[in-house]
Amino acid sequence: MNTTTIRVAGLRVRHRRTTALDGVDLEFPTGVHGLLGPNGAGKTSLIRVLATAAGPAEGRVEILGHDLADRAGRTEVRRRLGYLPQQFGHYPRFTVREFVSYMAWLKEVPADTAPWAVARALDRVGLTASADTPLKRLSGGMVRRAGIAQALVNDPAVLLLDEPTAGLDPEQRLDFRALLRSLAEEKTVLVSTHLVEDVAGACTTVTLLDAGRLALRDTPEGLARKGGDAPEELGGNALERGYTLALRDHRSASAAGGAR
Ligand SMILES: Nc1ncnc2c1ncn2[C@@H]1O[C@H](COP(=O)(O)OP(=O)(O)OP(=O)(O)O)[C@@H](O)[C@H]1O
Repeated sequence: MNTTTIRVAGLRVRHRRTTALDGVDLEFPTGVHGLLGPNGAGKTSLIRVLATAAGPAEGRVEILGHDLADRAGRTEVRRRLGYLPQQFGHYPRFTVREFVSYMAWLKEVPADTAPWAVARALDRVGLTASADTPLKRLSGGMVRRAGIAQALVNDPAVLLLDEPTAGLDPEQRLDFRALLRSLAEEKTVLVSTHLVEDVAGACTTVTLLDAGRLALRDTPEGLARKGGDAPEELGGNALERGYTLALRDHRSASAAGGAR
């Protein structure tokens, strides 16, 4: 059943004097949800709050029925969460297996099932053959895959991935999209990306943020249809045109609202 697992109401996030999110309301059920938006739109700020890595200035966030304002709720959510930050600290001398095993231990994966959970996570990202290679000898794309493996190791109900395809080559990106599709039935996955192709290839919904506000919620097909109606001069494919048009519509609606 497609139940809502993430609920965000009136979310405001500030970094000193910058307002990164300005009153955002969102709900996500199980499925893979793409988070798009230009630089500084607030994607990372949203993901960090959902990951319990940062607190909001205002608003309410509920994940898997737990209110994140509540300390016990945050602890419970952390156990059932997988998070790939945009920049993640890894341990260059650790092998891939040691790194993912260490993350499994931090996430309190039971010791008797941990080796199996680590092997499964490595298999899902195609790193089994490199399990005993130190992280410092991996390419950037492989390190990112190790990051995705650590996010998956506790078989999380909610998976938050901040730019997971950055640094992946085209073949790895296709594999990654197939992995996302395979997770869509059982998990709630939120993926921030700059690549509209990621959204088309793997996501059930698209959420577009712009300057801290929600600009659009749609399906990838809906966004492509919007782009299909856009003038060809905009360039790009239908999805890219849909993205550009949605941003323009949102900005002119905001400007008209502000002028009133
Ligand atoms: N640590 C910080 N200190 C000050 N301002 C910040 C900080 N982190 C983010 N911001 C500001 O908050 C706003 C939202 O940033 P955020 O990183 O959430 O956007 P984003 O959509 O993830 O951007 P990008 O696509 O570039 O990663 C931006 O104006 C950014 O400059």
